[in-house]
Amino acid sequence: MLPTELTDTAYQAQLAHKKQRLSALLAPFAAPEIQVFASPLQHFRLRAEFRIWREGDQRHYAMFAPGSKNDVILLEQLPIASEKINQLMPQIKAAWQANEKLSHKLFQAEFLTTLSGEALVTLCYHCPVDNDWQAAAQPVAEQLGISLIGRSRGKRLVVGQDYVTEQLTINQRSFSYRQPEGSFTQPNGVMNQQMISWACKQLGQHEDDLLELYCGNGNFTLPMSTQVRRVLATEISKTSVKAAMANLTENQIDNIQLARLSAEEFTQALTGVREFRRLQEANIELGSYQFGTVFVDPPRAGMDSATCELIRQFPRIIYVSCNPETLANNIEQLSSTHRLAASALFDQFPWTEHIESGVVLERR
Ligand SMILES: C[S@@+](CC[C@H](N)C(=O)[O-])C[C@H]1O[C@@H](n2cnc3c(N)ncnc32)[C@H](O)[C@@H]1O
Repeated sequence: MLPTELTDTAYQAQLAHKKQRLSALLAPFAAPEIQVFASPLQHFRLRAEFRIWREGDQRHYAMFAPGSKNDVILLEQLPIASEKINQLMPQIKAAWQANEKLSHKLFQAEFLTTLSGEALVTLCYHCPVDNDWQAAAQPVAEQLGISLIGRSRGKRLVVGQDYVTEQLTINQRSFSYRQPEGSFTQPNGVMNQQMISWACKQLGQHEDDLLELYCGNGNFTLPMSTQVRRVLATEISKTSVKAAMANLTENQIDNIQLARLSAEEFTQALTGVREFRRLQEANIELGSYQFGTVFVDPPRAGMDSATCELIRQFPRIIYVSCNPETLANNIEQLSSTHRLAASALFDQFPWTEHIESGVVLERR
């Protein structure tokens, strides 16, 4: 639940508490001082998802109170969401109020926006979306200058594009990122830029190669590739790999190879347990790489034990994590061979207890 007042005092107190928690988790590994990156207090979330709640003949944006499936909070605005989302909320509501085709059986609205000002809204229905829906959505999308997607079970209609394009400047160079609907993107754009810059700084300039696991749409991959000879990046999601491929072309970067492999599969490939046709199809010769650093940004579950053993072979590990508990477990596994050389807290999720962090591990 959001505090009633998003004041700087309340924010600083929560951030200090997060730093304490992270320090306690990293204390067994003789952690150096944690570098803290604070977030804007409001309008930091580039994506937001709302239930649509019906009262009488009116539909409203709604969220469930934390931990409850019945306690509904109706909303007109969401101060933590981007200015663009707050601007669009009443406009989209007005559109469904004006047209039965857009409101009938509507149960969810998902907003995806960028720092560069683009927006995509997905409306989810309990009845099939059809040509009439598309005809109703078209003028709304055109008038608002956004893409609109209608989703129902097994069906998706797109008005405009099924992605937004983010523009980020990292170390004075601008990168453009295709961010597809429904796939992973870092929610806090300002913090994302800080995280990428931090990872690039920790990486430094190298003549050897970088391995990246869990690369998503290439969020870190593109800027980091400018500091090494070559990058091999892997990711499990087909949609994200496709977006990453498009991002390589769009940014004219030619020293990255991408493979759609889970971290577990890649571990099997690199340790010679199993061969994968997907590597051959992408012309990837694992033996041609001279890896110096590995960069990982796994989901909340952290890295599986076999992947941890694989990355143990690297002299330098840069690890970004959205779950400090699984991060600590993974560091514990690696601590017999690696020491903690740097740590950072990125406040991606203000007003929640969630902690995003980064560490550098160096071979002892
Ligand atoms: C926290 S996100 C980070 C993505 C990317 N680094 C970014 O900044 O946008 C974790 C990513 O891991 C991918 N993923 C989840 N499980 C995986 C697995 N077992 N192997 C490889 N990738 C996985 C997800 O699809 C997601 O893109």
